[in-house]
Amino acid sequence: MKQRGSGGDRPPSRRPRAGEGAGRRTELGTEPGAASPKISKAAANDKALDSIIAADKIAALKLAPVSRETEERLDRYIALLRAWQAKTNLVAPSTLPQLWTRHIADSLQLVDLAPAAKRWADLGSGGGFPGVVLACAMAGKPGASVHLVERIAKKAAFLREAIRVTTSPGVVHLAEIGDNVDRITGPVDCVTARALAPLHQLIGFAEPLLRQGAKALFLKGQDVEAELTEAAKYWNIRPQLHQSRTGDGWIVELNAAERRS
Ligand SMILES: C[S@@+](CC[C@H](N)C(=O)[O-])C[C@H]1O[C@@H](n2cnc3c(N)ncnc32)[C@H](O)[C@@H]1O
Repeated sequence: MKQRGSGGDRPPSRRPRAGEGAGRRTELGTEPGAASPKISKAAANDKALDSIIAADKIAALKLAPVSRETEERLDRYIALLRAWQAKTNLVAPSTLPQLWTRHIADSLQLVDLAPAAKRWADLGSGGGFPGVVLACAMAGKPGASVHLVERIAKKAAFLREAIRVTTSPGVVHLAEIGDNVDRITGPVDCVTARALAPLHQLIGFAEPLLRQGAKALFLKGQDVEAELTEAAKYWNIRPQLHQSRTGDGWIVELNAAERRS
């Protein structure tokens, strides 16, 4: 299993926030303390986004309530994600105002579908959904672990930093899923994926873990019926469908999958 060592990963510098940057143009003639119109506009935009995200957080935590400790971890994760997002595309920029409902609550809803699960594997974690969120939710549970598999080095570096700042039980694998998944050491209770691949491919990725007793929870969109029809051509499966709490999507639950001969 490939793992990169820690160290050397630095978050990209973020844009100035409200109040920052004032007077920075002094050398160029701006009065100390006076922000340039450009900086003021950026600061105002950041402040407006802060308010929208704060309101969205309240809505998200109604959909998927968490403990005070988990909320604090998630706050740290969101702050880090917003800092890195300026240089690395971790989520679609259009979804930034709905970071909490669209990404955090979407991820958290999986916990209720596998309440006893402590050992998770998230495939194609990208910016950390659902993997980092699950790791935050699992922190403090004895024996908990969340494996995050991601093949892009920059995203894996972000995931490692997110696990560090949230002090959550995540293990980041900079790897191809196909090379890595059957090398995850120790049993896995639940394997997850969101926005990674069509269902029939996801089942192929997850099958080694399903065979060892894991449950699969895949976050899918509205076209889930078509994906299930396609998957049934390759796999004997008995899927359970759960309607998403956070939008029009579905969660596909599988407890076994057998390749059709
Ligand atoms: C569209 S993003 C989704 C990220 C995240 N799960 C989410 O929902 O926000 C898919 C991620 O999976 C990663 N990925 C795709 N195929 C992969 C593979 N075969 N092995 C490892 N990572 C993969 C990509 O690099 C990308 O970061």
